[in-house]
Amino acid sequence: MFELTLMCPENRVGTLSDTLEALDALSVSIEDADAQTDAEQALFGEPGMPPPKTGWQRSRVSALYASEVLAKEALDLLQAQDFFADCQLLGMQAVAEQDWVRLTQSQFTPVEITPEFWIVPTWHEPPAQARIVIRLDPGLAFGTGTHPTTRMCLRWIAQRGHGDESTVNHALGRVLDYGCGSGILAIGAAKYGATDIDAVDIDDAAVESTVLNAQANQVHLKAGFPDAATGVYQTVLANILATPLKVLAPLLWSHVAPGGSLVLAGILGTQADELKAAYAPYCQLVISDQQEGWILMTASN
Ligand SMILES: C[S@@+](CC[C@H](N)C(=O)[O-])C[C@H]1O[C@@H](n2cnc3c(N)ncnc32)[C@H](O)[C@@H]1O
Repeated sequence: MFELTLMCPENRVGTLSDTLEALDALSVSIEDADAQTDAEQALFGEPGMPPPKTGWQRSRVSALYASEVLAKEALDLLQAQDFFADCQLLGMQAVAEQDWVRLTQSQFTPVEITPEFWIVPTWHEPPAQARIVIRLDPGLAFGTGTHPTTRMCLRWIAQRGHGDESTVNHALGRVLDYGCGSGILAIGAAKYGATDIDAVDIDDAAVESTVLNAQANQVHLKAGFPDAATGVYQTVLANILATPLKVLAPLLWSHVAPGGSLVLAGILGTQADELKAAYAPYCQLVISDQQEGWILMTASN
């Protein structure tokens, strides 16, 4: 295969990528040309907030073609377009054949939550010391266990749920996973003995993933949209982001049973005070864990 690599300004990236697709590129990928430099600008806002900008100031656009002849033909036609005056060819190079499936799989290896609790992709054998295992492959919904926010929630579940069969269920009680993504936290709670679990999300792909992942792990839970959360729960887990967590404060707290726990993640260390303030009318949030700049905040009812 042959790859064309091009540079273009923000106002040309849509036209350039559409034209490459129209010129039969097998794939077109777009990256921030200023990534990891002083000129890099963050693009992604939090859910419900407008993005700070709609595109990178400069994009590096790569297009794959089946052969050198096809790549050159596409380049000739591209260079004849008026808009291309603002763009630049960075290079054209052969791409070595790879086993892409194997390469992708190699990026996801078993994740240790505690020495006995592991998240393991289906193409790996669980490590010998793993006693509790969630089998999970990367999919459409967030939550593979690689992100620190997910890992801290799972570690909390493991600590709280740790015990023999007669005590684990009592420890976690009825569980609500609010913003379930792949369902990883709900499945983790089930693995640690919880039997009455609601997993909810605004994204239908997340609800679908949660159902499939729960089946694959042979655990029972109910997955649905947020209005499926009803009544109170001994454990309420929400790994979302600071802004929605602040908006959701009265709702999430209304679901925490007397004597129950609220566990919040998706919060940067620098956002601790604003979260404490947002939840102050209901409870006293404390920082119970931290990893790589992210914190876990919890409160008891
Ligand atoms: C960071 S992911 C967490 C996924 C998983 N629980 C984990 O810990 O890895 C956040 C999830 O929250 C969902 N979400 C965002 N805002 C939400 C809201 N207001 N109500 C319910 N779910 C929401 C997103 O769709 C996404 O699946």
